[in-house]
Amino acid sequence: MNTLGEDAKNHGSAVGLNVDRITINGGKPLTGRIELKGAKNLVTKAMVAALLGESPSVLKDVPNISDVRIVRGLLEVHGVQVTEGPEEGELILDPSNVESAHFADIDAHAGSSRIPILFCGPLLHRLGEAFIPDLGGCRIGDRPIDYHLEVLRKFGAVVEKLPSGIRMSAPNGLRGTKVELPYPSVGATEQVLLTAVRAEGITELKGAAIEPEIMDLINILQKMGATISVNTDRVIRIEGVEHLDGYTHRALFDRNEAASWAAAALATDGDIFVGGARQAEMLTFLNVFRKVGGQFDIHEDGIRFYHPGGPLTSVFIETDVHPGFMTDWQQPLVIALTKAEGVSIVHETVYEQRFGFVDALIEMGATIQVHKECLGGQACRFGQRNFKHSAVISGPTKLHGADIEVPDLRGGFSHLIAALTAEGTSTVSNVGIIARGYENFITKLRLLGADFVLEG
Ligand SMILES: CC(=O)N[C@H]1[C@@H](OP(=O)(O)OP(=O)(O)OC[C@H]2O[C@@H](n3ccc(=O)[nH]c3=O)[C@H](O)[C@@H]2O)O[C@H](CO)[C@@H](O)[C@@H]1O
Ligand SMILES: C=C(OP(=O)(O)O)C(=O)O
Repeated sequence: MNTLGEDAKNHGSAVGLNVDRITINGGKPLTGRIELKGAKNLVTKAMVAALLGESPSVLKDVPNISDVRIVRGLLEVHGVQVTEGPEEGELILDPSNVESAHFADIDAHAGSSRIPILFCGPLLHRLGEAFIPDLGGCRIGDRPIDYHLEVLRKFGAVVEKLPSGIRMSAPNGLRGTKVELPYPSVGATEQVLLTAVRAEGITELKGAAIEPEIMDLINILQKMGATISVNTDRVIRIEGVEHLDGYTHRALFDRNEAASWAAAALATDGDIFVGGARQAEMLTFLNVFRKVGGQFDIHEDGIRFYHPGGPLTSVFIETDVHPGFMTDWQQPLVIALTKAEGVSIVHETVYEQRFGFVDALIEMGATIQVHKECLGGQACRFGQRNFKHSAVISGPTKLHGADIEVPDLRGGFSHLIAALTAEGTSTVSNVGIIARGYENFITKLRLLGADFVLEG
């Protein structure tokens, strides 16, 4: 088994998914209703925020995904007691024993998620030191952490790089600072927020990311006692306080999962009601979904996404930071674009290597070329740097079944959709990776009428 396979198995088994491969008989529309829980990209950070409180926090709508398991394990290593509350998906996080815990076996949790880097600020405030194992996350680019380290240094942290991770200390405490990010990084913005709320004095962050998940993290921090203002020009101002309490919060829904099921409905000629999805956070996705030829009905308790019949239309998509077209939506939607008439272009401007997943689609009969140039829109950071980051998709093409291997989280979901739309049988391996971000996806596929068999 290669490393990717091991990684996939670990993610799957963390949430009780003990299968490696799915054999799918394609060609059946997905129809029915599924329910969302909280966003992977908020819940894991909200769990870290509990470390900042003096009293327990209660987080609702936590999905059973492996990234949550990893963060839970890491919190427990640091002495946070994590228990399930009475409601399904409710976690109670009690940080009262953090000071007396020792975290010698932290290496056991290395390498599977990107969240450990966000433990720095809270741990430095509480313990004066932190050790951060090497990070995981999807391999869709280099994903450096230079902004994070630079920000932490500005707050007064001393950073020491070790072969197995990063050791940090704050011998003189952490003080508010002025920071400007070279690019509106989601993680680095969260790093600033989670560090500044308890730093001495005022922090001003310019060039902040303003994704809905970040706004929900700000909601949580405000509930805990923080004072944070967000200006219209990507400037966030945080007044540090000495004391924060725990919070009670229902997590924002997972708009990336919602967009994935919407893409599945469109590509399979299906009709899926995504319970818990909301319009406001998906505005940009909905515009593109409609342009491609999909239809949606907004309801109080969710959004119905469906293929109304007739041909799909090719589009130009440029991924971007919020409120632009989210990069995590691109991979699942590409399958619908293989069915659209004409030439679609997807210019990926957030990650330099997010098109590895198209090799399998080409094997299945798609016509896709990936180019180094910035095609169709603005020149981006990757234009002059030899990265194949613009995809040209010509359609309509019929996909046929094949044996394919999941490369990353969204690429994996995209491969599932490809197999579901293909003529004949496909075997999709390494499916455990999908459990990083999609709760109960096998059960949901079954509910929606997919025809498949699981293999160990
Ligand atoms: C767990 C989580 O929330 N993951 C999301 C988060 O990832 P993540 O927080 O890792 O993504 P960032 O917004 O930080 O990354 C954006 C870009 O900034 C670059 N960069 C980032 C930090 C740094 O120190 N140096 C640097 O160069 C990255 O390589 C990338 O090219 O936001 C991404 C962009 O919306 C989403 O695709 C991910 O789903
Ligand atoms: C890139 C993603 O996640 P992560 O940052 O956790 O790798 C994603 O959710 O698509």
